Amino acid sequence: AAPAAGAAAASQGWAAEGWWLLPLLVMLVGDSGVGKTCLLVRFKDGAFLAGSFISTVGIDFRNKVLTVDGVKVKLQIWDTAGQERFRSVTHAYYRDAHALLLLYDVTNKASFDNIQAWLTEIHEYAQRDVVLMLLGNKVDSAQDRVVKREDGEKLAKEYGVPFMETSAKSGLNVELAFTAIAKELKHRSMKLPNEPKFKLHDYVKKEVRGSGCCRS
Ligand SMILES: Nc1nc2c(ncn2[C@@H]2O[C@H](COP(=O)(O)OP(=O)(O)OP(=O)(O)O)[C@@H](O)[C@H]2O)c(=O)[nH]1
Repeated sequence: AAPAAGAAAASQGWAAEGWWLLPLLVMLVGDSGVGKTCLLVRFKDGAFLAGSFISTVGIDFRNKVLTVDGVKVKLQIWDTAGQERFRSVTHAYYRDAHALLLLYDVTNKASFDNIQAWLTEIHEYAQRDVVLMLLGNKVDSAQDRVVKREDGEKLAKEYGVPFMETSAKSGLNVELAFTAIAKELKHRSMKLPNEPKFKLHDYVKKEVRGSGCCRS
């Protein structure tokens, strides 16, 4: 079972060197092909997985250490399979996730239309206080965009979820999305005296607008 990122974990989690020992579990979810694996690879290795699309089977994970407010935080990021046939596998992992990044593809209307179904599933299987963020990925493909930014914003607002547009290809806002999650989890887990409250909804406003760069 995953360690809790609560007060009890906090007391065990800190080491003298400013390390957060317990990994914070972040899960990537969304339809097949929206770019979950590419987002993770971009964040972990700073590269884009070009070439043919290999769908994730079941679930995979990578670790990455981030420095958040002077503290080293270990994120364990689970990359789930978007395909329907693996849904029962991913359901089993929701319960342990501290944060969820829910992705759609701005060039694929169906992936956006399915977000409500994903939110229903999250509501059913994830922890009540899970940190959730909605990401519209592939903004580098400006010519193929079919989901407007305002539509993403509107949906996110409706559900009270922070929102950002990203590109795993150009790297736009990828680091920012994971840093936002890491900061929120770190602040929730360990409240230092006199530390101002972290506001995730405000932090995501640092988002860079646009397509990022490259032609697809
Ligand atoms: N243009 C563009 N293409 C992307 C981006 N992210 C992913 N892709 C492409 O989209 C396809 C699917 O990417 P994946 O990361 O494998 O998708 P996934 O969500 O992990 O898919 P499943 O494993 O089936 O759930 C691949 O061909 C990627 O090259 C992006 O930001 N921009």
